[in-house]
Amino acid sequence: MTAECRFTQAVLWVQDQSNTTPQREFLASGSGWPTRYDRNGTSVAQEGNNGAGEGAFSGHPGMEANSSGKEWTATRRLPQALIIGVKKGGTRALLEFLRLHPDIRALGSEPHFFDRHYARGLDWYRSMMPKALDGQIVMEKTPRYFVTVETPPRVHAMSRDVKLIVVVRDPDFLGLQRIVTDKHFYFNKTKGFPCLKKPEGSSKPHCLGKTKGRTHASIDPEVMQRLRDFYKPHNQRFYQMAGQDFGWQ
Ligand SMILES: Nc1ncnc2c1ncn2[C@@H]1O[C@H](COP(=O)(O)OS(=O)(=O)O)[C@@H](OP(=O)(O)O)[C@H]1O
Repeated sequence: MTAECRFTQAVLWVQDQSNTTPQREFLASGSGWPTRYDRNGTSVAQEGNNGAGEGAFSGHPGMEANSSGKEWTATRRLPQALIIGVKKGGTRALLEFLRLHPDIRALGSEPHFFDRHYARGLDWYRSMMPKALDGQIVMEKTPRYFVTVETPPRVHAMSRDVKLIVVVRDPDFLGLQRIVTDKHFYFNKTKGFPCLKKPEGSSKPHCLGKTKGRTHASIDPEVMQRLRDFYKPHNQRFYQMAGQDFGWQ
């Protein structure tokens, strides 16, 4: 597999949050996140259908109170992390499984803001995001940002601190407290992939949709070899950029 990286700031990332102090049971991390946005200055979001999977975080509604009775208000903020990457790289699986973590608030659909809807402006983009409490990480995934030349300067103009999670293959994990483990999954033999036992906001098992985990056509070994030869130099370039040899064959 190959990837041409057009992001000058692309990182196969992630921030170490190991020394952050848990703020409460489900806000185990996050204070180490750089924020360029004035969280107090963000508009308190209006209710509405933004495709963000509202209610998916049903255990954590808009208003929360801590043990001293102080309230936290959930607001809509611009994302602090974007999942981008190669097509069919497993970006949906990464997002769906990450959002099991209570410190993650993720938009369910792909907003395609930086590549298709940029003219709508940042307020529109923010209104698409799910509400989040201070300390929660807001993220969205639009793999196509990875291959559209106009995206990097636009992301940079929004925030120089936004984290890019580039899925090329076997994505590594965020520096989150370990909450999501194999006990959250079961292997669905028919699908041939792990599925969630209990997705966010539901008690029913859930596999990713039918466009994920499709039956693949068998490919002539000669064609496979030609593809490998073709991608080899591109992979080498990518290893150099990423500073890591992934050893893809
Ligand atoms: N748990 C689970 N369930 C289903 N599918 C899984 C899972 N984990 C990884 N995958 C792989 O994810 C591939 C789809 O990748 P993306 O979500 O990035 O696709 S897309 O580019 O956004 O359309 C999808 O590609 P296909 O097998 O070609 O359908 C899968 O190989």
